[in-house]
Amino acid sequence: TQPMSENNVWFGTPLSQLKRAPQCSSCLGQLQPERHFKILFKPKFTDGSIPKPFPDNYQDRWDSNHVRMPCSSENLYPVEAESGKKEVKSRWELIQSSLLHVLSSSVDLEESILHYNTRYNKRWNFEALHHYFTEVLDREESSYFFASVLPGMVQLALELPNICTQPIPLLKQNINQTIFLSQQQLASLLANAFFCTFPRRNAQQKKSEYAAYPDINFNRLFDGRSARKQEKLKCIINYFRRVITKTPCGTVSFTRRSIHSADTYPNWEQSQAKFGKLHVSSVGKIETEGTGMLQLDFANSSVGGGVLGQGCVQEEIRFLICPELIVSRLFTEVLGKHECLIIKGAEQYNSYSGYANSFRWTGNHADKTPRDKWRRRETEIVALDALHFRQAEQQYQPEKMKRELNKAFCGFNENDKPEAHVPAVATGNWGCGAFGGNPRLKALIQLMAAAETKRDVAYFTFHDKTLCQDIHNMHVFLQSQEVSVGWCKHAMKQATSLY
Ligand SMILES: Cn1c(=O)c2c(ncn2C[C@@H](O)CN2CCOCC2)n(C)c1=O
Repeated sequence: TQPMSENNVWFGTPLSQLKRAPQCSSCLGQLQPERHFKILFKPKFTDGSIPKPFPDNYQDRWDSNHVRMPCSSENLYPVEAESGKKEVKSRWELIQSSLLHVLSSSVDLEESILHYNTRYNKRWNFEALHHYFTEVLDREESSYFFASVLPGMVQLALELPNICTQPIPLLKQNINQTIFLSQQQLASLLANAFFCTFPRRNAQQKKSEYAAYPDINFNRLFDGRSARKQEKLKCIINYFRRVITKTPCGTVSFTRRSIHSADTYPNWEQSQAKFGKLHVSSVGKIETEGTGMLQLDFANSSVGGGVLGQGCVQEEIRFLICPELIVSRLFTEVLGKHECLIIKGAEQYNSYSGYANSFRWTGNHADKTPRDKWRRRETEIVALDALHFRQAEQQYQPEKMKRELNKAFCGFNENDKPEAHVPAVATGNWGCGAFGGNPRLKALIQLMAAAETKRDVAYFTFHDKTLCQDIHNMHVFLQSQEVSVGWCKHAMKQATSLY
């Protein structure tokens, strides 16, 4: 091991010795529909072209197992005819006529959005949006946006029935399902979210149909006065400028993994698994130093957390620099204790610095990550929601530790792949900070889950040098004593009986 010197920023296995995709990946077969795969485009790619929507002609579905699409003919709203007679009209017609007005200011934009969201006339405020276009952008930048970018966004949104030709199945709790969408489809869905066109997604009542889903319409991104909202808007607008300038030709997959049969989880006390390689560093970031590895999203159970609201830590930042991730909020029900969401292929469009109040957009990002055979960027993100501990001592209770071990196991487990083809996990202080977790316990829990799933670990302590040294020392002990995961679990249980 390295000497206990101050200036070491990293310890253990060099990053270069950890497995990454695509170098370690096994070759993919032909992409084709199967029971757990829902592919919304034609899987036969022609060189350099944008994947074609599947099916050719729009199929409408309006039921509780699919996203209620804004362009559905069932998306109706009541109107009072002059004769006083009640009748219903197509909301999609209203959305089109409203968005096809000439929009040359954020006030026009507000009026247009409220035109088909009348019940929120008095409740939604667009302060952040107005501030962005009148104070943050100068007159020239603002008129460039309204002249060139916004019309492109309107077109992208209104093309929805020709781009997403079948409704998207909801990734509900306890199901295992993968949805494949093209980046063009994601862009059209996000443009609709920007214009707040998704029906039934604004109700706050607990009993409402989508109460267990994250919100998707961008109205909350447009309100308030915080500086964070301005940085968030810079990320979102830059994304739309990019995809309107050049339609991306890749694809992204969203997999809900739900391991709800108890016998699939390890019996942690009996585990003979030994600890694998660890690279632990106080510098570096998951999305940069962890390219090609399984990258942790320190998730909220409502995926994306406060990305459209106030939140601005690790998860929200990842969703802002890779806005395609936001689409997962449209169809992913709140995660249960035995579930996670894996997103493969999301592209990074934005560069940034800092986090929370110091978060700043620092410009466009050209993502050079190679694509796999199914046209997905080789970037795999797993959304794992840690428990939120109101009192720190709760986390040492055996059933709480078991829940976190199983959650990490669920996220790390690639049991159908041979060990040689499984990249390392890139992680950090998962479930710490606002979640109230103890970083040293969380690090041990993640090392145990990685050992159980035979994955190496790259752990970034995000500038905490002491933590970096401590995790290294703990790992040296675990490896040198050749202790098993079972021994660890047992020791944890003994130790916490002292609480
Ligand atoms: C490893 N890691 C982080 O921990 C991280 C990050 N961006 C923000 N954070 C940390 C914050 O989300 C909150 N942390 C504060 C310190 O305690 C743990 C959580 N990034 C990009 C990262 O790679």
